[in-house]
Amino acid sequence: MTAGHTGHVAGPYLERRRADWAELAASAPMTLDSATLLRLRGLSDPTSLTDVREVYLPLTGLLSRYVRYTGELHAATNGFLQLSSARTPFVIGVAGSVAVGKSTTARLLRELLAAWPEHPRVELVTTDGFLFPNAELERRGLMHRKGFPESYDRRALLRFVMDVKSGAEAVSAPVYSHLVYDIVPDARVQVQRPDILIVEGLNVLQPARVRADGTTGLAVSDFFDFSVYVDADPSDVRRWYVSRFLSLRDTAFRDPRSYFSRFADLTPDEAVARAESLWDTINGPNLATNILPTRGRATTILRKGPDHRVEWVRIRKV
Ligand SMILES: Nc1ncnc2c1ncn2[C@@H]1O[C@H](COP(=O)(O)OP(=O)(O)O)[C@@H](O)[C@H]1O
Ligand SMILES: CC(C)(COP(=O)(O)O)[C@@H](O)C(=O)NCCC(=O)O
Repeated sequence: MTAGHTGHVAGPYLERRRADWAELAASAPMTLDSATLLRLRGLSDPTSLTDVREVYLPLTGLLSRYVRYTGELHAATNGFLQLSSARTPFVIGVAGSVAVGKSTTARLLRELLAAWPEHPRVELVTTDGFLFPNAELERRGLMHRKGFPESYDRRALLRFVMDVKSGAEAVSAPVYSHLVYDIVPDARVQVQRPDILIVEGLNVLQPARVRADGTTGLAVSDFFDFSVYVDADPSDVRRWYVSRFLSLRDTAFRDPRSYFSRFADLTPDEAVARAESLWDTINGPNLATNILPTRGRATTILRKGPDHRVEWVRIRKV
């Protein structure tokens, strides 16, 4: 790639094949070691240090520009308005399907951003904390729609992000346990004016809902300064979901507290059939109907191939 290269044009996006993208941070210092990567990686996620270097370091290089220029915009706006208001946290949304690797992406970003020379305080919140508790999902007939937009307390999630972006001193979010498959009673995660907040979840790029009277309100994505959509072919994500389910069967499902402990003794064939059915009735339809249609709202799309490897990156034109 030569300087001044216009990049492959994809509508409102610029596209970089992985090799060209990797070059953008070829000389950037590597701030993550293999032990940290192992700790951050989701179950069955093969993201390697080479992936961190070639995909995530260039992404943080781009992000550092966004953060810096947003700070300059804040200062310029303050100057014009003759104010001395403090800057609010820079909010990054990370979206994508169940089992696509959003958590690994979000945790890598947190680690890499926190390692910048200015050592910003970076917090990460996942939207599963805003799912309605199982008892409420049962009441609403939504137990088989966990992860669909209507299974979340969207008003509370919007309030949380708005409060952060309003500059509130301390904001808290509820906590979800994958193990128990429910909201953890009385647990909260505190967010105290970080420099950067990452909000990760299936539906963070959803547009605002249309009200009964035909008007629309606000959506959490209205408060994002940057967003990443982790993308892959749905048939690949289905395969990753099934293989992760098999790994969970040998690990988390063995824990007696696990909601899925009843699946720990399934034969491998039965476990595959169960995972495929969960995918085909819940997560696949949610991806097709609600999540994938939000992809074009992201600032950046990371597109993975069948082996989880990011093959190309699209960046919204500025
Ligand atoms: N039933 C489960 N029991 C324990 N951990 C789980 C279970 N399902 C998912 N997880 C873990 O929860 C995290 C989030 O998973 P998910 O929402 O599918 O998003 P993604 O795979 O895109 O990060 C992952 O780290 C995954 O390993
Ligand atoms: C908890 C989730 C809805 C994801 O929540 P997110 O943090 O992305 O909002 C999802 O991982 C999940 O558990 N879905 C339910 C269907 C299933 O068990 O596969």
